[in-house]
Amino acid sequence: MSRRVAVLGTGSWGTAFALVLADAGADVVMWGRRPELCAAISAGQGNPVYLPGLPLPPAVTATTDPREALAGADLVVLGLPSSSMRSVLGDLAGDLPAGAPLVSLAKGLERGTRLRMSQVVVAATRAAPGRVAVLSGPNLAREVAERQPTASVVAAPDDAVAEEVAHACATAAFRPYTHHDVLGVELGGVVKNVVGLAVGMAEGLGYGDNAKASIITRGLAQTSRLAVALGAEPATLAGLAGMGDLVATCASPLSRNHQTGVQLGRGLDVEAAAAVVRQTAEGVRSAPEVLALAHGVGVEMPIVEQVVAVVRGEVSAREAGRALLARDRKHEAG
Ligand SMILES: NC(=O)c1ccc[n+]([C@@H]2O[C@H](COP(=O)([O-])OP(=O)(O)OC[C@H]3O[C@@H](n4cnc5c(N)ncnc54)[C@H](O)[C@@H]3O)[C@@H](O)[C@H]2O)c1
Ligand SMILES: O=P(O)(O)OC[C@H](O)CO
Repeated sequence: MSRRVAVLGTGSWGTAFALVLADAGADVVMWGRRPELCAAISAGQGNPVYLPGLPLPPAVTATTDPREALAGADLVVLGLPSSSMRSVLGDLAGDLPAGAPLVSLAKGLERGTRLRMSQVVVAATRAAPGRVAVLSGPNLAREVAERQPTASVVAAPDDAVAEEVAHACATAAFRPYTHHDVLGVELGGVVKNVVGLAVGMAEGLGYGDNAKASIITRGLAQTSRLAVALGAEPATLAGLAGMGDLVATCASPLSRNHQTGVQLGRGLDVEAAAAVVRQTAEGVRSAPEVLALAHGVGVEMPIVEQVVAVVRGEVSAREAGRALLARDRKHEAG
């Protein structure tokens, strides 16, 4: 019998990942709020809002009734933005199928609490932490939905859960690795969005590849410092969920964080940039939370600091760039 998977959220990534799960042999029922979008998905028209022009396999259907999506699911995938994770799961906690692994796809921190999404999932559902997994890596939704070759990381405290989730999403085009360092994998995905904003700003200002490579490299060094100070393993940040995702986000025009940064670099404020991009760019909300986390453990993150200042409208992207260049010189490894 096929595995039954519920995917909460009918945005770009939930939809692309639903396609992967179906390609791996699952029957997938997505839950979304918009009736016309769910009807289009179930009628075999794909997701015309978030992934126009890309068909979905017939094994992917969608409903506006979350209980219908969750009933009998062997696996529950959370394709929601971080800002909605707690409220949605709080409402649905009693309807989650007992024992099914819960997999977060989100790359953000909760505002105020600074919790990672695996922690929010546990807090909102009271699920055993061993049942919660995260999936992260260089996974631009559109490329995944086009079945372009992609690798990813499934991290969970319980190796058997990580293996079960990886097995459920392994296809000829999608190659999931397993990991035990949940904190490192999640933080890599969170902070790369903020660095992606900075690289986008450099691009919007008309700066070249030297500037972008410098931000990527220093951004990774600062991300690793923070993650290790919080308990992650250094090697995790050199892997797919660290360097891999940073490179994809900073290089690709498909990244919404990158696109948002470009608009900020061109002089738009955050609201105007969001209106142009029109999809979740987690880095905008996460940046102040990442900075607060860093302050809490005494880690300097100058790139994140400047992104926060731009997002808050305190400095322009050009002034932020100047401030980074004007910092006291130092030893690279310091
Ligand atoms: N798009 C990608 O390429 C990609 C890849 C990897 C990870 N992610 C991460 O996945 C998460 C989701 O991103 P996305 O790209 O799918 O975002 P999106 O903006 O494309 O879609 C978000 C979806 O969540 C739904 N949603 C929001 N609040 C809701 C609520 N309260 N109740 C029900 N539904 C709600 C929206 O209606 C929409 O369908 C983010 O954390 C993002 O960083 C995205
Ligand atoms: O579009 P973004 O900026 O949310 O990035 C998408 C994925 O996280 C890339 O791995």
